[in-house]
Amino acid sequence: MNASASPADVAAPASLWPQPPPSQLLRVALLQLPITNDKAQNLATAEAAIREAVTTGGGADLVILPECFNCPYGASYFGPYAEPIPGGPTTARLSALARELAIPVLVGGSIPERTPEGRLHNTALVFDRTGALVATHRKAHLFDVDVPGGIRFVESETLSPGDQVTTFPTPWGTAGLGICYDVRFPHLASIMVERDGARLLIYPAAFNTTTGPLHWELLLRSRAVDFGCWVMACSPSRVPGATYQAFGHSMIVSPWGTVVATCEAGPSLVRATIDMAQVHQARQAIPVLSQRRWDLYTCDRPAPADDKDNLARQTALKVNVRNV
Ligand SMILES: O=C(O)CCC(=O)C(=O)O
Repeated sequence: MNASASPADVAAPASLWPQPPPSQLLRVALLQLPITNDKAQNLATAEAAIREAVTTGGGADLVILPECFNCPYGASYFGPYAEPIPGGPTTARLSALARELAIPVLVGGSIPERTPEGRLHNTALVFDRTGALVATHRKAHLFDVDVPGGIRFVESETLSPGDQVTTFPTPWGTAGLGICYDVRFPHLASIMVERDGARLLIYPAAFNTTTGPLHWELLLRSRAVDFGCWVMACSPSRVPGATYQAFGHSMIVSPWGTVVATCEAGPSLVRATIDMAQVHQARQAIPVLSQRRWDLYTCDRPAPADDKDNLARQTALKVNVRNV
């Protein structure tokens, strides 16, 4: 299993998790928060919502924040809001909260990260009940799109892509972690599930009012059905007048592809108690994962000759997929 935090940064995770509860029931809370230009305000909003999620309404075992929850989503903000991970104030604050509230799994959405070399990444953070940072994921597929009459966004103008597939153990089984645009790439989910054994896929995300209505639910339900997984995606809420209009509609989807909890675009706490046994049931009933025809599938589509990085990435992916 890979978590992209370096071994020195991350506690040995498996020994920290308690045994899975026999019921396999998992209480999930998605915190769809309004993000402002004020980082301190964003952190305070997140802290209040985390406290509410775990201390009211029956509590929560898995709490998920949105993509870029401490920073407005926009290329011009990433640099000024970026912090080291670990070592920055957001990591410290989330770690302290996870420890104080003994949250089994806190997915601290994503934040802009500045590396010691000065690179910027869009990075998700995961903490356990002791406050240990047990995984990080640097967004692997950057959101570079140009939809005529819709949205143009070029994350790669400021951000560098991560180069890891990220999965981590939880008391309810292995989780896969991607960020927003990563959800469009089923090969990434395939490796999380078929190489690393993921049973739930988690995506802090911030779709927009162009692609959200078209593709948000479709993609989340597709990943759930493709891989017989629980899928959870947490968005910021829509803030009137903000430069980036988030789609909202944070969502929990079952391994059968049904939407078990969602909301509209405003600030929301989306909760569900989910049964991890449904993963096994769905995979037994519709066993696509064991009916793969790897003998038919190849990833030999050539990359453009001048794009050596892309070619190297595709080759690595091919090796991983074929080793399943
Ligand atoms: O894939 C999309 O349509 C939206 C992606 C996005 O907003 C993001 O990656 O932050």
